[in-house]
Amino acid sequence: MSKAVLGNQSDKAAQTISGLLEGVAALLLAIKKSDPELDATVTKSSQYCRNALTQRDYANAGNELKYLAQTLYQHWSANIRDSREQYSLLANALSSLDKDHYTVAQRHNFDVLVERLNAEHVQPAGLSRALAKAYTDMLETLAAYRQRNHGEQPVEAGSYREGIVDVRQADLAAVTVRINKDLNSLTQRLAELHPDNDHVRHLKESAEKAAKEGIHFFQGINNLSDAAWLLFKLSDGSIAREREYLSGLTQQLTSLSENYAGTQTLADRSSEGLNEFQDTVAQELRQLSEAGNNSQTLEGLRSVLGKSISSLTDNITRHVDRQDRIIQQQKAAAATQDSTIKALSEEVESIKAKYDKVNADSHIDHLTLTGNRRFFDQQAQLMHDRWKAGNIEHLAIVLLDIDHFKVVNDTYGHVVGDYVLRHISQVLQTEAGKGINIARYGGEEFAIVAEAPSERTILALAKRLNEAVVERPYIQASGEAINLSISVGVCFFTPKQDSIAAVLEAADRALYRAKSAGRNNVWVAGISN
Ligand SMILES: Nc1nc2c(ncn2[C@@H]2O[C@H](COP(=O)(O)OP(=O)(O)OP(=O)(O)O)[C@@H](O)[C@H]2O)c(=O)[nH]1
Repeated sequence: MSKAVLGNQSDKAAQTISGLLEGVAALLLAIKKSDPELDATVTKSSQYCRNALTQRDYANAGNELKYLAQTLYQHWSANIRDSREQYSLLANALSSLDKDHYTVAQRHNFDVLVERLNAEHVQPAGLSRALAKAYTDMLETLAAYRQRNHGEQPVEAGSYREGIVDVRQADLAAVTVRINKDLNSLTQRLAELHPDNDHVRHLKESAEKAAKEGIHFFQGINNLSDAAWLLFKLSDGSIAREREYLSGLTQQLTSLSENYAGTQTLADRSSEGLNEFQDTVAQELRQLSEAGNNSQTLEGLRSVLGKSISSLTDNITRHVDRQDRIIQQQKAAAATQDSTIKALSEEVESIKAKYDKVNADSHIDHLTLTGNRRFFDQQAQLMHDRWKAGNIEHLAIVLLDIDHFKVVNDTYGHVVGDYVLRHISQVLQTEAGKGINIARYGGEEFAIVAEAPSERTILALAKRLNEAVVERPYIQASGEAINLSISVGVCFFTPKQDSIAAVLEAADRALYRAKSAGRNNVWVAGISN
């Protein structure tokens, strides 16, 4: 590379991007160790980035970098969600074991799950002791189950099933009792701490019911999953920090108001002093004029006058001293007040900036803990740019809307509705797998930007998601199942229809058609109709 070329702007950009890429590569190495699935996505994207750099296509390289950064961001966010996710994975795996028609794939999932549960990074470090204990119980049971029924050899479906029956009879009942007990004490404590929280109340009722009536193992785990989620929500570090800030703020407000009260007293004292002084002076003058009237001799008059003047002088000196002291005190109070007001307004500014930043940075929907609409918009933009650059073969927007969700709310209440929303988001995310991010697009609507080597793969994904929701009803603590379904609208990006807005609108129309065609189905723009 010649000196002239090295000196020019775009080569500087190339160096910067290369440097960044090295940094990302180091991070990827770390992730590679813990997450082979994610590795495939990022390796491919890094390759595109390197190719783009070789061709000096900086826009595309920058875009791939952004995509990598977002993937990493999601990865770390997912790690935060891990403890909660493990419970739901476990719940799903165990509920599928409970069915008659389990498959080899499910068996494989189960193995993966047990391995993940044993892996270092999913230890439930942040959860309460009670949850951790229940978690350990589950791990022990699963390990025993594995040892007894699975061994190192692949097992035939029949013996696998016998194994499950065996485990359920011998161990699961005992563990279920313990889970219920732990859950019960945990929810009691949560209810004490958060007496007005509807979600806590709901969970407490579920736990009490479960302890009284006895429930299935996987239902207990479902409850644990809910408890883990609640703990996550309630003990969210940022909330604690906000609380700290707010208590600091309250303290400052209190001291400010005390200060005002102090100043008021000073002012009162000052005017009291003035009145007293005026009264004394008026009295002195009255006495002086009376003495003047009554005095018979000049000598007498001079003596009265002398006394009066010295008393007046004393009075004036005392008054001036007193006023001086009050003024000094007032000045000091005003200075404290000034600095308090200054500190307070700085504090308010910093809280405001922090809130703005949290808002601007937030890509997570706080109910379902999936991506939010902002995340979806950003991801759509990134994937669209990659598609335009030819780094993605097929790209589609998939909208998924819960059917008759209003009926769920009307029948079971809003709190259960929230749990159902969470449940569906977990089913969708588990079914979609790691490489695809589900985002909550609106109230009861989810969205995905899906890329694949063929359109068929994306359609199969849409169908799988649609079926998964039907197969996994939400089970309440009472054991009652709430059957659910979703309608799905899909639209592919094509050279003719290549803007995000147009594809989103067409996916929405397809979703509308899926609803009018009876719900619980998948409609593809331009194909189904
Ligand atoms: N519990 C709960 N309900 C929500 C939330 N966001 C939206 N909803 C509810 O979702 C329901 C959406 O109702 P509709 O738009 O009539 O749709 P639907 O009943 O699902 O019917 P279709 O979509 O036509 O099948 C309303 O009852 C909203 O109150 C939420 O965060 N929690």
